[in-house]
Amino acid sequence: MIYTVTFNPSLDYVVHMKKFAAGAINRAEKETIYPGGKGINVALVLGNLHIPARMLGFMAGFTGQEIERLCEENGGDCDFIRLDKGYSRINMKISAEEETAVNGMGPVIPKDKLKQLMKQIEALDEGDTLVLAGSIPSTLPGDMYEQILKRMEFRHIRTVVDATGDLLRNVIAYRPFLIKPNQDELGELFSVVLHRDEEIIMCAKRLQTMGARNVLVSLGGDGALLLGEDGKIYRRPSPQGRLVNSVGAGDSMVAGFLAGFEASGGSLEEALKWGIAAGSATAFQDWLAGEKEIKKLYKTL
Ligand SMILES: Nc1ncnc2c1ncn2[C@@H]1O[C@H](COP(=O)(O)OP(=O)(O)O)[C@@H](O)[C@H]1O
Ligand SMILES: O=P(O)(O)OC[C@H]1O[C@](O)(COP(=O)(O)O)[C@@H](O)[C@@H]1O
Repeated sequence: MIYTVTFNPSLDYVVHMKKFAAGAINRAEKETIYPGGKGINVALVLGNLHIPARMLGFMAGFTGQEIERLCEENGGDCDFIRLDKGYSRINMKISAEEETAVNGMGPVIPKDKLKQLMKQIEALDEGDTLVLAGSIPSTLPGDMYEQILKRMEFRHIRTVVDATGDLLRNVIAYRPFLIKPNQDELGELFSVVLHRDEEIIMCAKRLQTMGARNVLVSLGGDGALLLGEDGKIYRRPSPQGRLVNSVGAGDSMVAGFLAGFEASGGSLEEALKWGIAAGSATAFQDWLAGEKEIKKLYKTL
Protein backbone atom coordinates (compact mmCIF):
# COMPACT_ATOMS: atom_id res chain seq x y z
CA MET A 1 0.00 0.00 0.00
CA ILE A 2 1.15 3.53 -0.73
CA TYR A 3 0.59 6.23 1.93
CA THR A 4 1.07 9.90 1.14
CA VAL A 5 1.47 12.52 3.86
CA THR A 6 0.45 16.12 3.21
CA PHE A 7 1.24 18.23 6.26
CA ASN A 8 -0.12 21.34 4.61
CA PRO A 9 -3.01 20.59 2.22
CA SER A 10 -4.54 23.43 0.25
CA LEU A 11 -7.46 24.57 -1.78
CA ASP A 12 -5.81 25.57 -5.05
CA TYR A 13 -7.67 28.59 -6.40
CA VAL A 14 -6.58 28.70 -10.04
CA VAL A 15 -7.38 31.84 -12.05
CA HIS A 16 -6.67 32.27 -15.73
CA MET A 17 -6.11 35.63 -17.44
CA LYS A 18 -4.26 36.75 -20.55
CA LYS A 19 -2.04 39.26 -18.74
CA PHE A 20 -1.20 39.63 -15.08
CA ALA A 21 -0.01 43.00 -13.74
CA ALA A 22 1.53 43.19 -10.26
CA GLY A 23 0.30 46.17 -8.23
CA ALA A 24 -2.97 46.48 -10.20
CA ILE A 25 -6.48 45.04 -10.11
CA ASN A 26 -6.55 42.01 -12.35
CA ARG A 27 -9.75 40.33 -13.54
CA ALA A 28 -9.95 36.57 -13.94
CA GLU A 29 -11.33 35.13 -17.18
CA LYS A 30 -11.74 31.66 -15.74
CA GLU A 31 -11.50 30.37 -12.18
CA THR A 32 -11.54 26.93 -10.61
CA ILE A 33 -10.98 25.43 -7.17
CA TYR A 34 -9.13 22.14 -6.75
CA PRO A 35 -7.95 20.14 -3.76
CA GLY A 36 -4.18 20.55 -3.51
CA GLY A 37 -1.00 19.80 -1.68
CA LYS A 38 1.70 17.53 -2.99
CA GLY A 39 0.84 14.30 -1.19
CA ILE A 40 -2.83 14.68 -2.09
CA ASN A 41 -2.02 15.19 -5.76
CA VAL A 42 0.31 12.16 -5.81
CA ALA A 43 -2.41 9.98 -4.28
CA LEU A 44 -5.11 11.26 -6.65
CA VAL A 45 -3.01 10.50 -9.73
CA LEU A 46 -2.07 7.07 -8.35
CA GLY A 47 -5.81 6.50 -7.86
CA ASN A 48 -6.42 7.56 -11.47
CA LEU A 49 -3.94 4.83 -12.44
CA HIS A 50 -5.80 2.30 -10.23
CA ILE A 51 -3.04 2.09 -7.64
CA PRO A 52 -4.41 2.24 -4.07
CA ALA A 53 -3.00 5.17 -2.13
CA ARG A 54 -4.18 6.44 1.23
CA MET A 55 -3.95 10.15 2.03
CA LEU A 56 -2.70 11.20 5.46
CA GLY A 57 -2.26 14.72 6.79
CA PHE A 58 -4.07 17.51 8.59
CA MET A 59 -7.30 19.36 7.79
CA ALA A 60 -8.69 22.44 9.49
CA GLY A 61 -11.76 24.67 9.22
CA PHE A 62 -14.20 25.01 6.32
CA THR A 63 -11.36 24.96 3.81
CA GLY A 64 -10.18 21.64 5.23
CA GLN A 65 -13.70 20.25 4.96
CA GLU A 66 -13.89 21.29 1.33
CA ILE A 67 -10.47 19.83 0.50
CA GLU A 68 -11.53 16.50 1.98
CA ARG A 69 -14.89 16.59 0.17
CA LEU A 70 -13.17 17.30 -3.15
CA CYS A 71 -10.63 14.53 -2.54
CA GLU A 72 -13.42 12.04 -1.90
CA GLU A 73 -15.39 13.28 -4.90
CA ASN A 74 -12.31 12.48 -6.96
CA GLY A 75 -11.97 8.97 -5.59
CA GLY A 76 -9.44 9.73 -2.84
CA ASP A 77 -8.96 7.35 0.09
CA CYS A 78 -8.74 9.90 2.94
CA ASP A 79 -7.55 9.33 6.49
CA PHE A 80 -6.89 12.93 7.51
CA ILE A 81 -6.59 14.21 11.06
CA ARG A 82 -8.94 17.09 11.91
CA LEU A 83 -7.55 20.10 13.75
CA ASP A 84 -9.83 21.97 16.15
CA LYS A 85 -8.55 25.44 15.27
CA GLY A 86 -7.44 27.39 12.22
CA TYR A 87 -7.94 26.87 8.50
CA SER A 88 -6.28 24.79 5.85
CA ARG A 89 -4.65 27.23 3.45
CA ILE A 90 -5.85 28.58 0.11
CA ASN A 91 -3.10 28.69 -2.52
CA MET A 92 -3.56 31.22 -5.27
CA LYS A 93 -2.36 30.12 -8.72
CA ILE A 94 -2.34 32.70 -11.50
CA SER A 95 -2.08 31.32 -14.98
CA ALA A 96 -1.28 34.15 -17.42
CA GLU A 97 1.69 34.69 -19.77
CA GLU A 98 3.69 33.24 -16.91
CA GLU A 99 2.54 31.16 -13.94
CA THR A 100 2.55 32.88 -10.52
CA ALA A 101 1.66 31.29 -7.19
CA VAL A 102 1.06 32.52 -3.65
CA ASN A 103 1.06 29.56 -1.27
CA GLY A 104 -0.43 30.10 2.18
CA MET A 105 1.15 29.27 5.55
CA GLY A 106 -1.31 26.76 6.93
CA PRO A 107 -2.64 26.17 10.46
CA VAL A 108 -0.77 25.48 13.70
CA ILE A 109 -0.50 21.74 14.31
CA PRO A 110 -0.70 20.91 18.05
CA LYS A 111 1.58 18.26 19.58
CA ASP A 112 -1.21 15.72 20.25
CA LYS A 113 -2.31 15.82 16.59
CA LEU A 114 1.27 15.36 15.47
CA LYS A 115 1.52 12.31 17.73
CA GLN A 116 -1.63 10.94 16.10
CA LEU A 117 0.01 11.22 12.68
CA MET A 118 3.16 9.52 13.96
CA LYS A 119 1.00 6.63 15.18
CA GLN A 120 -0.57 6.26 11.74
CA ILE A 121 2.89 6.18 10.19
CA GLU A 122 4.19 3.69 12.76
CA ALA A 123 1.36 1.35 11.69
CA LEU A 124 2.73 0.97 8.15
CA ASP A 125 3.74 -2.56 7.17
CA GLU A 126 6.92 -3.89 5.65
CA GLY A 127 6.81 -3.34 1.88
CA ASP A 128 4.60 -0.24 2.11
CA THR A 129 5.59 3.03 0.45
CA LEU A 130 5.57 6.34 2.33
CA VAL A 131 5.48 9.57 0.33
CA LEU A 132 6.31 12.77 2.24
CA ALA A 133 5.50 15.66 -0.03
CA GLY A 134 5.25 19.41 0.16
CA SER A 135 6.03 22.09 2.69
CA ILE A 136 5.17 21.93 6.38
CA PRO A 137 3.47 24.72 8.36
CA SER A 138 6.13 27.11 9.70
CA THR A 139 5.23 26.30 13.31
CA LEU A 140 6.59 22.76 12.94
CA PRO A 141 10.27 21.96 13.37
CA GLY A 142 12.34 22.01 10.17
CA ASP A 143 13.58 18.48 10.81
CA MET A 144 10.04 17.01 10.67
CA TYR A 145 10.68 14.77 7.66
CA GLU A 146 14.03 13.72 9.10
CA GLN A 147 12.32 12.63 12.33
CA ILE A 148 9.91 10.49 10.32
CA LEU A 149 12.58 8.89 8.14
CA LYS A 150 14.65 8.14 11.22
CA ARG A 151 11.70 6.12 12.57
CA MET A 152 11.33 4.33 9.22
CA GLU A 153 14.99 3.30 9.04
CA PHE A 154 15.49 -0.49 8.93
CA ARG A 155 11.71 -1.07 8.58
CA HIS A 156 11.82 -2.01 4.88
CA ILE A 157 9.49 0.80 3.92
CA ARG A 158 10.09 2.54 0.60
CA THR A 159 10.31 6.28 1.23
CA VAL A 160 9.79 9.09 -1.24
CA VAL A 161 10.44 12.74 -0.41
CA ASP A 162 9.34 15.68 -2.56
CA ALA A 163 10.36 18.77 -0.63
CA THR A 164 12.75 21.66 -0.80
CA GLY A 165 15.62 23.20 1.18
CA ASP A 166 16.49 21.81 4.61
CA LEU A 167 13.39 19.62 4.70
CA LEU A 168 14.88 17.68 1.79
CA ARG A 169 18.57 18.07 2.63
CA ASN A 170 18.11 16.58 6.10
CA VAL A 171 16.46 13.34 4.94
CA ILE A 172 19.04 12.36 2.37
CA ALA A 173 21.26 10.50 4.84
CA TYR A 174 18.29 8.18 5.54
CA ARG A 175 18.54 6.76 2.02
CA PRO A 176 15.13 7.70 0.57
CA PHE A 177 14.16 5.51 -2.38
CA LEU A 178 13.26 8.57 -4.44
CA ILE A 179 13.65 12.32 -4.26
CA LYS A 180 12.31 14.65 -6.96
CA PRO A 181 13.70 18.16 -6.92
CA ASN A 182 13.04 20.32 -9.95
CA GLN A 183 15.96 22.10 -11.61
CA ASP A 184 15.68 25.25 -9.44
CA GLU A 185 15.21 23.31 -6.21
CA LEU A 186 18.28 21.19 -6.96
CA GLY A 187 20.32 24.33 -7.63
CA GLU A 188 19.09 25.98 -4.42
CA LEU A 189 20.39 23.04 -2.37
CA PHE A 190 23.91 23.94 -3.52
CA SER A 191 23.36 27.72 -3.86
CA VAL A 192 23.94 27.63 -7.61
CA VAL A 193 21.86 28.28 -10.70
CA LEU A 194 21.88 25.24 -12.96
CA HIS A 195 21.72 25.46 -16.75
CA ARG A 196 23.29 22.48 -18.48
CA ASP A 197 22.67 18.74 -18.08
CA GLU A 198 26.28 18.21 -16.93
CA GLU A 199 25.80 20.69 -14.09
CA ILE A 200 22.50 19.08 -13.08
CA ILE A 201 24.08 15.61 -13.14
CA MET A 202 26.97 16.81 -10.96
CA CYS A 203 24.61 18.11 -8.25
CA ALA A 204 22.29 15.09 -8.47
CA LYS A 205 25.36 12.82 -8.06
CA ARG A 206 26.29 14.66 -4.89
CA LEU A 207 22.83 13.90 -3.48
CA GLN A 208 23.34 10.23 -4.35
CA THR A 209 26.72 10.23 -2.63
CA MET A 210 25.00 11.71 0.43
CA GLY A 211 22.48 8.81 0.45
CA ALA A 212 19.56 9.33 -1.96
CA ARG A 213 18.94 6.13 -3.97
CA ASN A 214 17.17 7.51 -7.05
CA VAL A 215 17.34 11.20 -7.88
CA LEU A 216 14.71 12.36 -10.35
CA VAL A 217 15.27 15.93 -11.50
CA SER A 218 12.25 17.37 -13.28
CA LEU A 219 13.02 19.99 -15.89
CA GLY A 220 9.56 21.34 -16.77
CA GLY A 221 9.13 21.50 -20.55
CA ASP A 222 12.63 20.01 -20.99
CA GLY A 223 11.67 16.66 -19.53
CA ALA A 224 13.62 14.97 -16.77
CA LEU A 225 16.92 13.44 -15.73
CA LEU A 226 17.12 10.38 -13.51
CA LEU A 227 20.20 9.22 -11.67
CA GLY A 228 19.28 5.65 -10.88
CA GLU A 229 20.54 3.52 -8.04
CA ASP A 230 21.78 1.12 -10.74
CA GLY A 231 24.47 3.73 -11.49
CA LYS A 232 22.89 4.71 -14.83
CA ILE A 233 21.80 8.14 -15.98
CA TYR A 234 18.48 8.30 -17.82
CA ARG A 235 17.47 11.41 -19.77
CA ARG A 236 14.19 12.02 -21.55
CA PRO A 237 12.65 15.10 -23.15
CA SER A 238 9.01 16.03 -22.55
CA PRO A 239 6.49 15.29 -25.25
CA GLN A 240 5.33 18.27 -27.31
CA GLY A 241 2.06 19.87 -26.30
CA ARG A 242 0.38 23.09 -25.20
CA LEU A 243 0.99 24.10 -21.61
CA VAL A 244 -2.38 24.76 -19.92
CA ASN A 245 -1.56 24.66 -16.19
CA SER A 246 1.54 23.05 -14.71
CA VAL A 247 0.27 23.00 -11.10
CA GLY A 248 0.52 19.38 -9.99
CA ALA A 249 2.82 18.33 -12.87
CA GLY A 250 5.65 17.47 -10.47
CA ASP A 251 3.32 15.51 -8.19
CA SER A 252 1.87 13.68 -11.20
CA MET A 253 5.43 12.80 -12.21
CA VAL A 254 6.09 11.23 -8.79
CA ALA A 255 2.85 9.23 -9.07
CA GLY A 256 3.65 8.13 -12.64
CA PHE A 257 7.16 7.10 -11.58
CA LEU A 258 5.87 4.94 -8.72
CA ALA A 259 3.16 3.42 -10.91
CA GLY A 260 5.62 2.65 -13.73
CA PHE A 261 8.19 1.19 -11.32
CA GLU A 262 5.55 -1.10 -9.82
CA ALA A 263 3.98 -2.17 -13.12
CA SER A 264 7.32 -2.96 -14.78
CA GLY A 265 8.69 -4.95 -11.87
CA GLY A 266 11.28 -2.32 -11.00
CA SER A 267 12.47 -0.86 -14.32
CA LEU A 268 13.83 2.66 -13.83
CA GLU A 269 13.59 3.34 -17.55
CA GLU A 270 9.86 2.54 -17.48
CA ALA A 271 9.36 4.46 -14.25
CA LEU A 272 10.86 7.57 -15.87
CA LYS A 273 8.69 7.18 -18.99
CA TRP A 274 5.50 6.89 -16.93
CA GLY A 275 6.65 9.79 -14.77
CA ILE A 276 7.13 12.06 -17.77
CA ALA A 277 3.87 10.91 -19.36
CA ALA A 278 1.94 11.69 -16.17
CA GLY A 279 3.71 15.02 -15.55
CA SER A 280 3.22 16.28 -19.07
CA ALA A 281 -0.35 15.00 -19.33
CA THR A 282 -1.19 17.10 -16.27
CA ALA A 283 0.67 20.15 -17.64
CA PHE A 284 -1.37 19.90 -20.87
CA GLN A 285 -4.76 20.16 -19.16
CA ASP A 286 -6.55 22.15 -16.46
CA TRP A 287 -5.82 19.77 -13.61
CA LEU A 288 -4.43 16.35 -12.72
CA ALA A 289 -4.38 13.92 -15.63
CA GLY A 290 -6.40 10.74 -15.78
CA GLU A 291 -5.39 7.29 -16.99
CA LYS A 292 -6.51 7.92 -20.58
CA GLU A 293 -4.41 11.06 -21.09
CA ILE A 294 -1.37 9.54 -19.36
CA LYS A 295 -1.48 6.34 -21.44
CA LYS A 296 -1.93 8.34 -24.64
CA LEU A 297 1.25 10.34 -23.96
CA TYR A 298 3.16 7.27 -22.75
CA LYS A 299 2.61 5.64 -26.15
CA THR A 300 4.34 8.58 -27.85
CA LEU A 301 7.54 8.20 -25.77
N1 LIG B 1 5.63 23.02 -20.24
C1 LIG B 1 5.66 21.68 -20.13
N2 LIG B 1 5.61 20.92 -21.26
C2 LIG B 1 5.67 19.58 -21.19
N3 LIG B 1 5.78 18.89 -20.04
C3 LIG B 1 5.85 19.59 -18.88
C4 LIG B 1 5.79 21.02 -18.87
N4 LIG B 1 5.87 21.43 -17.58
C5 LIG B 1 5.97 20.30 -16.83
N5 LIG B 1 5.96 19.20 -17.61
C6 LIG B 1 6.10 17.78 -17.21
O1 LIG B 1 5.92 17.65 -15.81
C7 LIG B 1 7.15 17.24 -15.18
C8 LIG B 1 7.31 17.97 -13.86
O2 LIG B 1 7.30 19.35 -14.09
P1 LIG B 1 8.17 20.40 -13.27
O3 LIG B 1 7.62 21.73 -13.62
O4 LIG B 1 9.61 20.16 -13.56
O5 LIG B 1 7.89 19.96 -11.77
P2 LIG B 1 7.44 20.82 -10.51
O6 LIG B 1 5.95 21.04 -10.71
O7 LIG B 1 7.72 19.95 -9.34
O8 LIG B 1 8.22 22.10 -10.53
C9 LIG B 1 8.24 17.55 -16.20
O9 LIG B 1 9.37 16.73 -16.03
C10 LIG B 1 7.50 17.28 -17.51
O10 LIG B 1 7.43 15.90 -17.79
O1 LIG C 1 3.56 22.51 0.00
P1 LIG C 1 4.00 23.52 -0.99
O2 LIG C 1 5.44 23.43 -1.33
O3 LIG C 1 3.58 24.92 -0.58
O4 LIG C 1 3.26 23.21 -2.35
C1 LIG C 1 1.86 23.11 -2.41
C2 LIG C 1 1.37 23.32 -3.79
O5 LIG C 1 2.02 22.41 -4.65
C3 LIG C 1 1.07 21.62 -5.39
O6 LIG C 1 0.95 20.39 -4.73
C4 LIG C 1 1.51 21.48 -6.82
O7 LIG C 1 2.85 20.97 -6.83
P2 LIG C 1 3.67 20.71 -8.17
O8 LIG C 1 3.24 21.74 -9.17
O9 LIG C 1 5.10 20.80 -7.75
O10 LIG C 1 3.31 19.32 -8.61
C5 LIG C 1 -0.24 22.39 -5.27
O11 LIG C 1 -1.37 21.58 -5.34
C6 LIG C 1 -0.11 23.11 -3.95
O12 LIG C 1 -0.78 24.34 -3.97
